[in-house]
Amino acid sequence: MQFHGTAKVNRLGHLEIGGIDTVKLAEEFGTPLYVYDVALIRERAQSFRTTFDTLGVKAQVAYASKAFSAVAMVQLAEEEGLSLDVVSGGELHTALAAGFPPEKIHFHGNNKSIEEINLAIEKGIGCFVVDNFYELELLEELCAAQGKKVSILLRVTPGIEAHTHDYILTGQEDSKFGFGLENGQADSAIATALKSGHIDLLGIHCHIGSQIFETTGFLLAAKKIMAKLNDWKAAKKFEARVLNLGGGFGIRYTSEDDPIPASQYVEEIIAEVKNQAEAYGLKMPEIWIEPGRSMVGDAGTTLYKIGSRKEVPNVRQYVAVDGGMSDNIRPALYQAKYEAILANKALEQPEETVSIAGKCCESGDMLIWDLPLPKSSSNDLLAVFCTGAYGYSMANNYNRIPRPPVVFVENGEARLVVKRESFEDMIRLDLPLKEKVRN
Ligand SMILES: Cc1ncc(COP(=O)(O)O)c(C=O)c1O
Ligand SMILES: N[C@@H](CCCC[NH3+])C(=O)O
Repeated sequence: MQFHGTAKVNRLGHLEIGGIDTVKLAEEFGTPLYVYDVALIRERAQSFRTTFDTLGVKAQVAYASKAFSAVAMVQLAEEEGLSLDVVSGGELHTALAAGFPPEKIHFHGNNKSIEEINLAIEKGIGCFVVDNFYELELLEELCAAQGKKVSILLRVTPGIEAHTHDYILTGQEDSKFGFGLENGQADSAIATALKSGHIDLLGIHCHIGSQIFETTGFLLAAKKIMAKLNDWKAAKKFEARVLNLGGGFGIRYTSEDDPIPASQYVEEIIAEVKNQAEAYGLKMPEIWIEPGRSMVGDAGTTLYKIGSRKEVPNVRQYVAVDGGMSDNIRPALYQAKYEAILANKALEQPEETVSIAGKCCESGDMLIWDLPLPKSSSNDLLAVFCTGAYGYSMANNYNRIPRPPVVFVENGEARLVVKRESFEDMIRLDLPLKEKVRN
């Protein structure tokens, strides 16, 4: 198996990440445990940024914090010179609490509330990615009430079906997101935005979907939008300063995945936009992107302790771990595939094929089907790779299972950045049926 980032096997035959033995991490912080390889996140951020810099293209690389939002992660994104994409009041609050510069925050969402919009206006965020006519009107109204002006991008759906799971497709015409590019909605949104007194229309946004391995969809989206920008320049005297082509760059979860490097997505996108701009005689817009998964996905590993085992004779061996769909819902939601090893027996050869079950009361709570492993027993440590994106961020308390903590490892040091939830946390918001009667 090909390891990611700094992951390797040490002389004890244990999996090591960021220069730390994962067996030690499990002893110190308990299991399940999300472990992030910080050096790999830095490497990913730098490869996106340096490609733009090398090609001399004005750009913003915004980390899509929905992939993994936590104060320390937002601070790491700032250290790496990234902008930040948030999609809810909670993600915005996390960013602000982390001290992230508001002017580098981009606010997404197809149903932003009045409270969320007001908070973002008040804090002076960099730009709203406006999703629909309701939001466009509301934003103008709320800006007027606060006497403020905001910058926006209009999110369009270019009518592209990228090759990925149906649930993570977003660029097709029949989508809950954005203004249709081909059906006249984007044209009227532009007209409305240009008339608004409190809105500065910077440009256009589009995001075609997630876990995409080819550049074709991005290039087609760029081409379609540039053609529209040409029409809008002629018809509305609107010239976009920014073209945001979203995130969605695919990563290698298993050996079946064969992603292209981040630099290649960026180079091909830049070349396409440049060609189109030259062909139409348009100014080259700034290019913004917003990778989430490709920034943190393969930097995350989840450590679990193995517990029970059940054999279905002549069918399958179920091996259960101390987490499951509560800390990684992706296999249940998208039939997502993962690879794993025994972290404490990393040099041992596979001897049996087992299926890794979670501990939730749900038959669909299976993390990995048919995984070749060395002979395992209770208390062995299972390391599931590539859980850094949409693992912790989609974690939940089904069955009142507390969410695991998050540890950052780098250069031989481990830092706890999110604490483990406790049973007390599980009832923190509960109120009794009846107030206790006092004597
Ligand atoms: C608007 C938008 N931008 C960025 C992203 C990040 O996508 P990914 O994590 O695939 O890079 C998403 C999620 O798919 C998104 O909806
Ligand atoms: N949460 C999804 C991706 C959705 C991305 C957000 N638009 C995943 O785990 O793959």
